[in-house]
Amino acid sequence: MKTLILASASPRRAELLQQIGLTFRVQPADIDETVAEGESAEHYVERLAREKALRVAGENPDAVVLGSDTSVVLQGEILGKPVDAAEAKATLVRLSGQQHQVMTAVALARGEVCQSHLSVTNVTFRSLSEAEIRAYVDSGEPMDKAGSYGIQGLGGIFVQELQGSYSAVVGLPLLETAGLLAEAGFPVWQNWPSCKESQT
Ligand SMILES: Cc1cn([C@H]2C[C@H](O)[C@@H](COP(=O)(O)OP(=O)(O)OP(=O)(O)O)O2)c(=O)[nH]c1=O
Repeated sequence: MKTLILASASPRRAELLQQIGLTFRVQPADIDETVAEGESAEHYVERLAREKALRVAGENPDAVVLGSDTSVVLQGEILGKPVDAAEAKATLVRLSGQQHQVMTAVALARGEVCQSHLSVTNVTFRSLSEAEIRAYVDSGEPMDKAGSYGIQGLGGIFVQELQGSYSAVVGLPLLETAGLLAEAGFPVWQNWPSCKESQT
């Protein structure tokens, strides 16, 4: 396979790509993440994923570049990563007992050609007590995560129901990621070790 580059600083996305057997290089994309005037959450998330992939693809014309973005959306409002503990606490108070959407887009770019997919997952939180919100914020886990929680970590105990893709909530929809790679001529399974190899 051609060189695959993950245009992301997210350790979760790197772990998810490793999980499906891919080998890749990491080159985070430095882009402006400001929401445009009147922009919908769906448009914002997919635009950012595409901009991240295209930025790094522009610097690596021979590589296949994967970019992604995750936002938590509550009643249409985009909740990104918290700037401080107070914002994390306020976000968790708002998510308590509510359903929200986790929108994750994945984009695959080669040169100036880019294909993308938006995944929307409904997540419902049970009611959270003030004490557990405080303890969760004190753990530090919310700080680098959209919506101030990590479903794959301590925050997993807040989730009452999930409709959609678990991996997309963590940071990358694996089914669609593999689909985009296959469409681009790189079936993920081609990288899997055979039984013979893995036994040696
Ligand atoms: C909702 C949720 C988000 N997250 C994380 C995934 C992403 O790392 C982060 C969303 O922020 P992003 O801006 O999508 O990603 P990032 O800043 O970590 O990395 P980059 O922009 O370089 O790709 O939130 C979880 O780990 N678990 C969760 O349950």
